[in-house]
Amino acid sequence: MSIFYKLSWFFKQEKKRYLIGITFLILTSFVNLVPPRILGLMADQLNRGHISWSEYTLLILTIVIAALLLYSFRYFWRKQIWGGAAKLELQLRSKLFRHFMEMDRTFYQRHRTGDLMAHATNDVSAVQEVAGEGVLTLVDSLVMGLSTMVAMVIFVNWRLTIVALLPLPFLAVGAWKLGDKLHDSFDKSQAAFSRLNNKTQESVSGIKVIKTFGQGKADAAAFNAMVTDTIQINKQVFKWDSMFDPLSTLLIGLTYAITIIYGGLMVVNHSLSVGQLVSFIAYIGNMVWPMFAIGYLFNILERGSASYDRIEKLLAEKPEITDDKADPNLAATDVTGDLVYHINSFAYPDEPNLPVLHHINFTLKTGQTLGLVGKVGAGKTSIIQLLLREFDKYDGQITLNGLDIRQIPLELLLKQISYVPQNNYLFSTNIQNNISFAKTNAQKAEIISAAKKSDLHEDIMQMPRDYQTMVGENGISLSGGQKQRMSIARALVKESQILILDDALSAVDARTELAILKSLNQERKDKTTVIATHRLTSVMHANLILVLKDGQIVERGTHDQLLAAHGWYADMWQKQELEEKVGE
Ligand SMILES: Nc1ncnc2c1ncn2[C@@H]1O[C@H](COP(=O)(O)OP(=O)(O)OP(=O)(O)O)[C@@H](O)[C@H]1O
Repeated sequence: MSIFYKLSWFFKQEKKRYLIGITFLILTSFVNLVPPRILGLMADQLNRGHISWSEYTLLILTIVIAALLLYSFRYFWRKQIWGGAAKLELQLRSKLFRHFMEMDRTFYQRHRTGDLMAHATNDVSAVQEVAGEGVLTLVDSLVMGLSTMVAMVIFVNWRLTIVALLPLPFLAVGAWKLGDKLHDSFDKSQAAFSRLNNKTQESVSGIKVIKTFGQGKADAAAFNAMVTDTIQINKQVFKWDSMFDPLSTLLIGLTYAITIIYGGLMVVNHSLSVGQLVSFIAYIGNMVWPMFAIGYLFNILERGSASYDRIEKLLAEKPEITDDKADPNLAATDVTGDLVYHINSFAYPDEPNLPVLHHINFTLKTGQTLGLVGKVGAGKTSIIQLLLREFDKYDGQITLNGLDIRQIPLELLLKQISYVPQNNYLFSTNIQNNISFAKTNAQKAEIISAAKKSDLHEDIMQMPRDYQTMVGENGISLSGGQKQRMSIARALVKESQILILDDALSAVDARTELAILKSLNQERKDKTTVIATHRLTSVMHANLILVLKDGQIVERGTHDQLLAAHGWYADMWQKQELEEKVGE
């Protein structure tokens, strides 16, 4: 029952709706008492051997009116109570979605996507059931059960009531216990089904890799094994389900048998009329559902409560990156200016004793270009992630126009930056929408211009529906180079102060890369650009190039200065130049 207390905020908010719904539910239970009583009165008339047509018509009329009332009362309680449950579902779902949007990287490192999906679907449904089915079963089992019992005692006989209803509490216990098992196995079946879904999704998304590695047959075999496993788990659901039906038939049958034997004897002894026995048998029909309901109620409430706790726990998690220290009065113009790094050391939260950046100090004036180069794992992306405020805890500070970036509201900061990673995410919509993702009101001309600057326009015009061509899930229908260029076009449409290309042109050839960088140079003369790359030609025109090794700056300067220094950069330049010549 604690779940009703936990959800009291919602019931208070929807007080009127639930009051109306419960009132109609109670009225339905009372009207439900009428037909059995009428049937009994009719049977008594028939038993007397003569029928008074006026009385008979009145009885039929009463049944018709009761049926009409039941129809409208049911409509009203369903509308109110199911409507309430749907509203709760909507509120919880949007709350969770908003929360997912607010949370940062560390949250997504802690939780797997599949689990988050399960919270947003199964757990929300279980809580929704409390506000719908839970309220219905609680009111029904109490009001309908008790009122039917009272009617049995008043209109029929209290002894028969006690004796006949003896098996029904076992029905309640059976519904509770077996229902528990059924729910457990149902949960397992759901989990197996979602594993199957994940597998299907992963295989379809990774179809290129699967095919090129000749793993098609092996993958199909793995899928078949999962299907067999899922069927086994589902068999368990059917097992509990098929045990439940015979049990309820047995207990209900027993109740009817007792009624007919004991009630029949009472009719023979004239302590009960035939009509009363008929009414009683009809009342038993009214009692079966409330008994089931009590059993169900425990399951619904238990599951709902556990699910609600899980949702609350998730919602209670706070993002580590907050605007606590931020000045809400800052505007875009306040944060346009020089970018200065003074990082003494930075370690990722899951490896706090292993700093990955040491003594990163540099200044980048507005309009300048920074090149970050170095071996794999040298720390290029880590430097960029700090500017994007994916991590806030480090020794030192990064300033933009003299302001510590932690003082700048995150939304304002990110509006100033366009980040293009090596593998950007493309949505399964058309090219136009993907490019204008960060500026949904962008004009077609802006989109085309961004595509031209990214050397993508010609490719798009070759496609079946040019800018309206659908790109498939995560751009499956595009080549790696097309995806990267589309990400750059998306970043250009945003027109932000700082553009970051993090290995963002690795899948295009050197000539195309140079063409793109040249047009970026012209376009972004007064704006800051950061380029992290393995291909040194990409940064040769940068105002400052930092060579990183094990998280430290080991060389710094312009292209010419670094060549003159004869260090790693000069060596690498020669190697890459040679490779290019050999390639040609
Ligand atoms: N989320 C993380 N948690 C813990 N360590 C990480 C995390 N991301 C990166 N690292 C580690 O930090 C170091 C620097 O990685 P980083 O991605 O910054 O290198 P990089 O120079 O960008 O490499 P690449 O050229 O492959 O992109 C590496 O040792 C890497 O293993």
